[in-house]
Amino acid sequence: MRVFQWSQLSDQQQADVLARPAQSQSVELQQQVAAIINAVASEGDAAVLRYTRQFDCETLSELRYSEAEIAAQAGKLSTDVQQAIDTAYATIRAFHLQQQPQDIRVETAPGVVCTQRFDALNAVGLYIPGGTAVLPSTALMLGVPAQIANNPRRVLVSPPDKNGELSPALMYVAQKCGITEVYRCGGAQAIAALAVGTESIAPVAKIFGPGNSFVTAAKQQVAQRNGGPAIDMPAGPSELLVIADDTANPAFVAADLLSQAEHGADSQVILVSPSASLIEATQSAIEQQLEVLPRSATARKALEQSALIQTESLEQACQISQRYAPEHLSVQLDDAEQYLPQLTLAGSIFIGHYTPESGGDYATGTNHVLPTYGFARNYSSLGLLDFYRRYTTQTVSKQGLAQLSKAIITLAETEGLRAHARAVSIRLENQS
Ligand SMILES: NC(=O)c1ccc[n+]([C@@H]2O[C@H](COP(=O)([O-])OP(=O)(O)OC[C@H]3O[C@@H](n4cnc5c(N)ncnc54)[C@H](O)[C@@H]3O)[C@@H](O)[C@H]2O)c1
Ligand SMILES: N[C@H](CO)Cc1c[nH]c[nH+]1
Ligand SMILES: [Zn+2]
Repeated sequence: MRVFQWSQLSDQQQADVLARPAQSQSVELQQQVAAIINAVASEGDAAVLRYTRQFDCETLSELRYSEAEIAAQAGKLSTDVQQAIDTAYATIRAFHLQQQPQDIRVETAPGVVCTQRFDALNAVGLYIPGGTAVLPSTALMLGVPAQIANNPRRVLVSPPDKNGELSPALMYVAQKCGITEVYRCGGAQAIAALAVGTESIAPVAKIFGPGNSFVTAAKQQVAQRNGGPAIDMPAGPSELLVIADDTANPAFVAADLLSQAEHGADSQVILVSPSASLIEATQSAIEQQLEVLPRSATARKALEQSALIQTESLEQACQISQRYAPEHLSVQLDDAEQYLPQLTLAGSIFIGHYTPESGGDYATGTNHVLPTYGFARNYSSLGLLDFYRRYTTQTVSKQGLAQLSKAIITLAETEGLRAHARAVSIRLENQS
């Protein structure tokens, strides 16, 4: 892994060190995804099946998973894994239950009452990645809030394995979260089906979930279509930035960096520390731990585009983190709390020596669907509110209108919109 002395780098070198691995925004990829979306829009299920046979399961004949098939798959799950899922479900549910939105009612002026109300989206599409690893934990992160929001249609899509099946763990989660429809399809074709609808998949209002570059590009393209669905956020390859000092345990830091590096060759992990000895010890701990890691080849590729950065101070380390805006930020300092006011730009923050990032991936209760690629600067981490839409009402009495009329009419005339002003004055003229 490359080691850098931050203060000795030029502006351009600093920017290069913090650059994400090339994001697949290539024209070719965008065109390929557009072609898949158009094919699904014009041919429906036939196109979804064709692409799913091409990429995932050559013999697939049916997209929908029936209730009986879901139950049969879920029934194959070992008790150990069931119990682990039950534990994670409980913590994620506990954290998301407290996020329930509250309607508000405010009398903004005498006789003028405004309310803000929340309405659960009527149909949500939950994309669960399945290309390089099957991720039932992501199904919990999307299924639990959808269940709490009580969205009437909760539609799960995921690429099937070579035999056309979805994993027992995924189907157990689907049952637990009361998923209402399950389809065996992934990639851009699944996103297109959720967006435009096919014979067997009715369109949804919003599409959630992380995925590879085909999935991310498809989400962005369908959201731009006329009448297209909303999407949650750009959630791409995993990232972790660790801030640590001499109080940190290098073996813990190395394990955390590797936990995100093993996700994919396009993952990125960064250690920022004022301590040269911690950086050196972490580097050798990474090498040691890689030797016994089954996914070491993938992790090694991710480490090639990752960095160990030595800073002059912890304050400088915090500034680098704010500039990078990581998906996950781990703060391994004895007095971590003291630095939190300076550390606001991250999808989720892991505080202290005993808070591994993988804890949040599975079972602390926070949501692991988080903005990557620096989008933590302007996007929020996923939460219960994302499963609702918000709208307002206002009720104005005759007296209330009389009191507000001068402001409304003057503003309407200032904007040259006479009909707006008239809609107020006509009511006051006819009053007596
Ligand atoms: N940010 C987060 O919150 C978060 C959470 C979990 C996972 N992730 C990320 O999600 C990603 C999952 O990616 P994945 O590939 O494992 O699964 P995936 O389900 O996103 O993609 C698999 C699908 O890609 C399509 N595909 C593959 N090759 C293609 C090609 N040449 N042309 C067209 N389509 C093709 C196929 O349809 C296949 O079904 C990883 O990068 C992982 O790090 C992010
Ligand atoms: N770290 C991933 C989000 O970037 C989520 C995940 C799922 N399983 C394990 N980890
Ligand atoms: Zn992870």
